[in-house]
Amino acid sequence: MVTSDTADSSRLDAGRTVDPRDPAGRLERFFDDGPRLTIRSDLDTQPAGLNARLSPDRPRPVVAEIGTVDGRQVVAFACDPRIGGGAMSEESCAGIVAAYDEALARQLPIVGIWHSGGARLDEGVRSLHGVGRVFAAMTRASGRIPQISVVIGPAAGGAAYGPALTDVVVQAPTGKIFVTGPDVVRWATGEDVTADDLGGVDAHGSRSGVSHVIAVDEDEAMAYGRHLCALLTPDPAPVDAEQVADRDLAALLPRRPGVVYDVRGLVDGVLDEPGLELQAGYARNVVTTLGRFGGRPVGIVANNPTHLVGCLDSAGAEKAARFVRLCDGFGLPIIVLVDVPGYLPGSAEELGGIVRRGAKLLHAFAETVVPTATVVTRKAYGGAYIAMNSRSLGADACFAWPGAEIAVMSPISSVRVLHRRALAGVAGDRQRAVLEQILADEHAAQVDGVAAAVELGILDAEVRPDRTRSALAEALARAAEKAGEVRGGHGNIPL
Ligand SMILES: CC(=O)SCCNC(=O)CCNC(=O)[C@H](O)C(C)(C)COP(=O)(O)OP(=O)(O)OC[C@H]1O[C@@H](n2cnc3c(N)ncnc32)[C@H](O)[C@@H]1OP(=O)(O)O
Repeated sequence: MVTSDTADSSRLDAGRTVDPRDPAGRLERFFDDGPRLTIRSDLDTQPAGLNARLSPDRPRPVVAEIGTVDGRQVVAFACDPRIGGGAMSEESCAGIVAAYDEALARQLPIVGIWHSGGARLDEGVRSLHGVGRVFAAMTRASGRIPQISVVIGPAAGGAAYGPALTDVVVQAPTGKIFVTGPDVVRWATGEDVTADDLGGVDAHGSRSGVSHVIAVDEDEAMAYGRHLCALLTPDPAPVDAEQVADRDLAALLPRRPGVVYDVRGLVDGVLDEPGLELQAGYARNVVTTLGRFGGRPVGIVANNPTHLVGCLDSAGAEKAARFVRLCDGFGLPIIVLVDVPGYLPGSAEELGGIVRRGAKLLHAFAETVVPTATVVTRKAYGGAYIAMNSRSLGADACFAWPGAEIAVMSPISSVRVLHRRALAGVAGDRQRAVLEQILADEHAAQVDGVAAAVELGILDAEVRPDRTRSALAEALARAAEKAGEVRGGHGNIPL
């Protein structure tokens, strides 16, 4: 049984010295001002006689409440690090599960504020069972309500996998996420590492990809948590094409096609205002950004030539796949900006599972039911063309900028295969290069990928950069009109 009562917001009297780790104070800082409801678990509401271990006046190891964030209702819970280091006891796990039950019943986003040493060691299997129940509740909620984790203290063992099961993990520098802490690592392996080495913001922001957003401090982490509630709460409004004015996006790319650029300028240029990039420091060859377009939240996936010249690799494909499934699950239309020379070649990638991990992106795009639109800005070659939300995978609209190339391989690589013998017969590197270029130009004119694709209906049209925003807006609005309000009927497994 779950009961709710009005939280006493006067408990944090102005001027009183408050322990910054107090979970009630953390929730107070997280929510808007105003009344909040406290969520209690079955265990919490049992009469003391039935459960003599629990005194009714004891401090709670987890505080869970319903409040508002920018006026919208949200459920949030926070561990109390002053009780056993915030470790997950049978009681605190029951509190988290109750918060999940309430959020699911009311279809509200849920935010976990984590500062916990993981399963409570002195409770043995009782705490392990509780932690498992938390994982099961998170999995039941997956894809049904947005789940956001804000990690502001140690998050060990079960408290690491808790956030990892949620949709977005925000980490502050005080947050350290690991399965086993530095002491256990030292005892077990002799390796001398710090909590930061194992689970700090550099470790998870750029190496492991565990954390999606890195904040500068606890307050900023809370602010990101609030912002994410707004971005991920399903919104039935379609993209409003009337709100989307055109801008010349060509100015955001170098004039010369061979010059590398950071696609994040283009991503922000497409959006109404700069967006929130997820996993910005991890698999940087793919950019995944949440933002607003035509007055509503959308997701953008883009290749970034500044890293691996924009090739798709295992980590990038997996990162994009998870993002696409997140957007699909919460009804966010997806814009895909393509400039991809192919998959990253090499044994490291093949043996690292590019076939298995790259397949996730094919599956993710092919599975989407939300409106999606793709723009090829410079080039899209081979299997990577297919993977970046091609028409064949179900894109609602596909465009290309003038001069874009779509082909199985680049013209030079193609002629090296097609004219291998003729080229081998040419003496001298310079002469061979000249012949290669002549053959490549002929090949490009002959296959003319964009014109052929438009003729076949595989591309809708060539669009100019200064007409791209409106073309995307009209396409996404049309697709929404056809489909109605849609959300993928799937969970968001942490790929
Ligand atoms: C399924 C699973 O979750 S398995 C994982 C089980 N958990 C662990 O292995 C982590 C054990 N804890 C630790 O390694 C460390 O406490 C850390 C890294 C989490 C935090 O380190 P610090 O920030 O330095 O805090 P510190 O170690 O002082 O802990 C604070 C208090 O919480 C207690 N505590 C920390 N973790 C736990 C725990 N899992 N169970 C019970 N008490 C705990 C500590 O004993 C300490 O108590 P004290 O104040 O009475 O001395």
